[in-house]
Amino acid sequence: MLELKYVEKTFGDARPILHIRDLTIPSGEIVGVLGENGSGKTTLLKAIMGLGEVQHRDILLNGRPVEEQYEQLAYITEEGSYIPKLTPVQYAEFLSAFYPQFDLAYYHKLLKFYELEPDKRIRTFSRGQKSKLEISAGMAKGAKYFLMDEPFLGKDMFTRRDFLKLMIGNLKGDETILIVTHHLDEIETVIDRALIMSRGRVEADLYMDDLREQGKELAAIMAEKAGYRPDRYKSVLE
Ligand SMILES: Nc1ncnc2c1ncn2[C@@H]1O[C@H](COP(=O)(O)OP(=O)(O)OP(=O)(O)O)[C@@H](O)[C@H]1O
Repeated sequence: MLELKYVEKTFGDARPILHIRDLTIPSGEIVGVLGENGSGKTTLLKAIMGLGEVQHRDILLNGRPVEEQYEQLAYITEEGSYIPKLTPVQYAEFLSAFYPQFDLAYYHKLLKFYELEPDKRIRTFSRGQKSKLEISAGMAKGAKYFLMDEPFLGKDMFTRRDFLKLMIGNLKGDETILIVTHHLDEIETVIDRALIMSRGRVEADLYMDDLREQGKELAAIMAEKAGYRPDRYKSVLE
């Protein structure tokens, strides 16, 4: 269970870019972290990972401070958490030292599947290849908690579909996943719960089963929460 008791990040005197109180994610949940550009999704994942300065940060993982157990977390980000000067093989050596449960065989299976050369420097990979490497490493960490920031960004349609199937197919059921994405259509059927962020706060916390029962669509709720008007672009044309 992941418990965000109080997390707040501010720049200067401005309004906090992240303000979360008492958000609990039980083990085994797949949670979509959604919201407009700049609403705080990446900041939220980074705050959980302890990346960057955060003024208030009280986060528990299974009842203990998260900072004592980062090896339980796999952070998969479009920015890349790999070390560019290493080759995939060297990077795996590095990861094995930090993640005792790192699954080398599965990592190599994924490298092969994604046709990534194991002995080529990561920095020479294309953007898509780097992001496939990021996914391979993240999924092989044997972590129970996955924080994924835009794992679909820059990937072609088939790669996105493969990734989702691989991710789901590899789950044992007790993994907890927070996935930041703008691809609603692709994750709608996969997530259990949706957190809709707005201006650094959780504006709506919804269970997909409830939505389906009520015959509501996630996209419509997001538009409502964001106050989106389909004709708003017209002000630019005037
Ligand atoms: N160094 C900074 N100084 C001031 N504000 C910042 C800084 N870095 C980020 N922000 C602000 O924090 C807010 C949240 O940013 P964040 O990257 O978490 O948004 P996001 O929801 O992930 O957006 P997107 O969907 O565009 O990726 C934004 O409004 C951004 O302008």
